[in-house]
Amino acid sequence: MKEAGVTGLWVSHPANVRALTGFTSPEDGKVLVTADGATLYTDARYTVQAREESGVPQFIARPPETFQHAAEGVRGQRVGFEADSLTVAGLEDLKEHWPDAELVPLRGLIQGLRQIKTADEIAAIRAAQDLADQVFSEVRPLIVAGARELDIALEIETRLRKAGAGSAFGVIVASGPRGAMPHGHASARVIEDGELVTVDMGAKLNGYNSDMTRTVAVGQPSDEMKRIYNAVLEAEEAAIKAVKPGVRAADLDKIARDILTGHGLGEAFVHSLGHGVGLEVHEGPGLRGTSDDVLAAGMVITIEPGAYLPDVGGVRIEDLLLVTEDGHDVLSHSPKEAI
Ligand SMILES: CSCC[C@H](N)C(=O)N1CCC[C@H]1C(=O)O
Repeated sequence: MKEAGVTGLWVSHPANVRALTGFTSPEDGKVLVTADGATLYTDARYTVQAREESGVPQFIARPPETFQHAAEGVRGQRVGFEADSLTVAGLEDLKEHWPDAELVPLRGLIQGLRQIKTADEIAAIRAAQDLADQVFSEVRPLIVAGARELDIALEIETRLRKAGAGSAFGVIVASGPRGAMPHGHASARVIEDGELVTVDMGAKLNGYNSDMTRTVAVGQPSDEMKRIYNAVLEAEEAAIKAVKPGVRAADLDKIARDILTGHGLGEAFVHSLGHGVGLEVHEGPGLRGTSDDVLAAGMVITIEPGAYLPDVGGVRIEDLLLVTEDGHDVLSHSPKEAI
């Protein structure tokens, strides 16, 4: 906060509220941080839960009482707010109720801190990924000609739910030509013999996410799709090998992109190499060409190059990695099949 030039901070982004307080219903919580300490604001539906989950002092109220109570603490202060997530209406509320505070837009302050995970967070992400690996191994035999994409997704979601988790995001099952859609959420399409099927899935367990993609073959795919698969695998393995503290995220992206470009697939790699994972599926660091982020021990990241050819199909292979002091630890263990 000192570096950001503020004396107070209004935290409204749910993952940041959770990170600061441990409160597991952060969409119904806000945090005010000042020199005097922090206060968790939530409403009476959560009186017991907040007391059980958070060591941060709490004030139970609904707006506008929330703002009126906080007004006391922000009088005469420079109060940062989260410009990347506070709504216009939310900012209007702050202006109305805190006329004596100077409101300062900030971007990514808490998100920056969240990039380095604690030992407990790493354990939680590992557990989420272990579950995802287990579920993928159970569902892999169901990915056959004649199966519908959405039945595979449903099977994944059901197994995650039965294990006490949830799906980190809508399961992506993109078969045949739908493989050209990086976010091809499962449809009613029936998988055909000779197709590649991209499955991108994550578990959300105790608030923490995992993220992994495997592209599998049903029968014998065409030589062209095999070539693309092996190019993506080569790019993925090279990028993984380079993961260690001090490496620039942009340089990692370039390693994978250069390999795909060498295979004539540079244009087909239409997204960034990866991203951080934690309380959110997509968080910092950003592994893209324009990123200034530098890897550090304790970050959890994905490496997920892909190649997408409209009307033909696509391939993505993604692993989840922990950056360690001396390199990295691959947290996802589902086999990458030879195609
Ligand atoms: C809808 S969440 C998607 C999770 C996935 N693993 C992922 O992060 N991506 C798939 C395509 C690229 C990358 C993304 O930037 O969304």
